Amino acid sequence: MSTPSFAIGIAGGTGAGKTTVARTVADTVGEAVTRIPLDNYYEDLSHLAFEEREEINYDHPDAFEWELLREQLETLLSGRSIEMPQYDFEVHNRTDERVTVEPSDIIVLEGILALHDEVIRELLDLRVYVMTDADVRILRRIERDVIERGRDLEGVIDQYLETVKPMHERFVAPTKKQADVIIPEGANRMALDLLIEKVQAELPDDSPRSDAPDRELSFTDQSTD
Ligand SMILES: Nc1ncnc2c1ncn2[C@@H]1O[C@H](COP(=O)(O)OP(=O)(O)O)[C@@H](O)[C@H]1O
Ligand SMILES: O=c1ccn([C@@H]2O[C@H](COP(=O)(O)O)[C@@H](O)[C@H]2O)c(=O)[nH]1
Repeated sequence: MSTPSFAIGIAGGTGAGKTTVARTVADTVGEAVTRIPLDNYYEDLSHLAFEEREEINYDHPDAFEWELLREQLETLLSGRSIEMPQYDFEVHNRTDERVTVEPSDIIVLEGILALHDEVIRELLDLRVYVMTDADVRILRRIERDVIERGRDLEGVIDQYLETVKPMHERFVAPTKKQADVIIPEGANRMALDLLIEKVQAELPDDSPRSDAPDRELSFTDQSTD
């Protein structure tokens, strides 16, 4: 790997398709791409009881440890490895585990507020906003949170109305203006092809390239993040 890396930020509402876009780019381009889920940088809430953690507003910028993210992104971009925290949505908390992430040619930061922080934005070379209608996003979120994140329907709806929707309107949607590229309707083939083309053009000549054929778009279990 040769530094500096090319850093991409992918923002958008919950259920918009950010992870799907980031994963498709990573799977197609290969090991030159490292994905950094913003969710891993939720504040460590180990000092709170589970019932207290259930009450936290996870869609407000204050829920994230921005300082750690800035520091780790800068470290990766300077060609050094990081120990990335891991997050468990079922218990609303960081796990004890840390994963070593080696620097790579392309770094993709993805999360609802990936374009929120000014310092982070400055570190990004390409800013993407994935835009999907709210009705589609909430339907996807209900399915995902019930199946993969251990929630019940009533809880998902309450959380959506109390915090997710108002915070989306206040903090997430306005970051669309910070984007260089807006991907409509989530992961769509043409937009993905263009993004992948751009990423491949940024790869240095000596970068490892995937010899896999272009990945089919698949919308399956996302729980392995
Ligand atoms: N373009 C799409 N068409 C259909 N389903 C999609 C599409 N993009 C994502 N999904 C599905 O919607 C759900 C949420 O997608 P995900 O990429 O995890 O969204 P986000 O990371 O923005 O929350 C997943 O189950 C995924 O498979
Ligand atoms: O403990 C938590 C942490 C986060 N959330 C919700 O997750 C989404 C962000 O994840 P996406 O994959 O982008 O949907 C955010 O809207 C939080 O409300 C949570 O429910 N519990």
